[in-house]
Amino acid sequence: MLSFQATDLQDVVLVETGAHRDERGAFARLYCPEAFAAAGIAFTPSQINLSTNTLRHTLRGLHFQAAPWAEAKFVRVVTGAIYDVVLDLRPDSPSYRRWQAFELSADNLRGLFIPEGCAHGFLTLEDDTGVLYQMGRPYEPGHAAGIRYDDPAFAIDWPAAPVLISRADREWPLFAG
Ligand SMILES: Cc1cn([C@H]2C[C@H](O)[C@@H](COP(=O)(O)OP(=O)(O)O[C@H]3O[C@H](C)C(=O)[C@H](O)[C@H]3O)O2)c(=O)[nH]c1=O
Repeated sequence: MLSFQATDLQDVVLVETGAHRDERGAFARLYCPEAFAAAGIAFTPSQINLSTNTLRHTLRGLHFQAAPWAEAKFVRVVTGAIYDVVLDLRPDSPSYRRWQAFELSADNLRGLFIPEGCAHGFLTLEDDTGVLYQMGRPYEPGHAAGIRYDDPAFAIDWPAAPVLISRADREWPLFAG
């Protein structure tokens, strides 16, 4: 059911769900410890979150938790669609400072595994978009860090300007790494 595809970023993995589809709709497996272990990904969800977004072109992120509160996360869209961006902030990674974008949607049911040390953000592509997160560690308030979506250090190419973005996400300091 789950198939794993490497990306341009080290250890960031696209997960095709291989949903069973018929005239009623689809049935998809959203996580499987055996499949992750067989793919060499040490990841056990400890918290599951849902982000609902009313408007198209809502932007959330980019967020990460600095060590020792770094989080791995397995992200997928359950309604609507997003332009999902992962940015590698691991100085020892061959893809350090590189970003890559992925279209995740309720239609493709594609999942994205994001290891610790990467920043994550998305721009919704449809109204009423729901994003499901399976988190590798419990939330630690007060340790959120962020990268500004328009930081010139990374020149992330978004498909549209955000119509809705939190003040916190607008005001992250520019990257000084
Ligand atoms: C992340 C998180 C937040 N919260 C609380 C804290 C706030 O009171 C409220 C909203 O938090 P925030 O505005 O940080 O939500 P997002 O902007 O959607 O943050 C997420 O968006 C980007 C794209 C991500 O990849 C992260 O998983 C996550 O940081 O939920 C929790 O209780 N648990 C959590 O794990």
